[in-house]
Amino acid sequence: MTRATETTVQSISAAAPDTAKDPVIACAGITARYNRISVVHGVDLEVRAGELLAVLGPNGAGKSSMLGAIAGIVSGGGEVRIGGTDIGRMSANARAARGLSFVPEQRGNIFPAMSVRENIDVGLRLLDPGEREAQRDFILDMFPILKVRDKAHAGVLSGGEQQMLAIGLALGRNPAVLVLDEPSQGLAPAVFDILENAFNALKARGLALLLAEQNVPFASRIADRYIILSQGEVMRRGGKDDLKNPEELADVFMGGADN
Ligand SMILES: Nc1ncnc2c1ncn2[C@@H]1O[C@H](COP(=O)(O)OP(=O)(O)OP(=O)(O)O)[C@@H](O)[C@H]1O
Repeated sequence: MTRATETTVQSISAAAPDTAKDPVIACAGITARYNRISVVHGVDLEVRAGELLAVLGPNGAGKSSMLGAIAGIVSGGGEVRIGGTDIGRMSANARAARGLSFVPEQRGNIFPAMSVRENIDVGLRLLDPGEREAQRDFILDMFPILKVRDKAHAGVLSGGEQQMLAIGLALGRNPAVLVLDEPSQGLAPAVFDILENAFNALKARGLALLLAEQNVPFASRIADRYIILSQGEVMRRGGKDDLKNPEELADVFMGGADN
């Protein structure tokens, strides 16, 4: 990564949280496809600094594919603007260098044979050396268990610890936007509190958070706004008022509701 790019990432993520400002990430007409089969058909969304947008929807709705297309790991199209620049045709690495970090489903970004510390070092390696220790402290203050498990192989951690490490690794580059695919999947409810606190800390720092979630009650705790995907299209979008009633929201796309 060039020095200039590092500066861009830093200046975006250092912005004070102000949800009234322009979005940190603005996506328009996002599509995703596997070979010639199109599974996401033109989704618009935006997330401001200090805001969390949850992507809800049933199995197979296209949540993972859409996040993958935004991150550049699934084929697709559409605009992905970060800080005003369209990164939608860049490689996944170039998007990461522009401030977009992705935590895939099932913590797929961690290196199981490496220690916790080595994983975090991998995440930090592209950050300016002068900023690495402060970012490491930020990550370890958010997830103190990772300090305790410093020398353990990532592959032997519990699911919750692995999720914390996956987020810690993704934060290494001090991103402006964190995209997470079903972070609560398969985790014990006790870990939900830790994730909620972590997301609140990231929002307070001014990051924009975009995540897919199957667990609507958990999404309703952490999200400021939501979209519901169905068959690759947005079937509904809304905010805190709807999120106060997660059962009703889940009924919109589960159990055959005819919304
Ligand atoms: N690697 C792939 N190759 C071909 N088709 C795929 C692939 N991954 C997903 N699909 C298809 O794309 C569509 C959207 O799937 P996707 O996994 O994005 O949905 P999802 O909402 O994330 O569901 P889930 O919560 O079950 O992961 C589905 O029809 C799925 O079968």
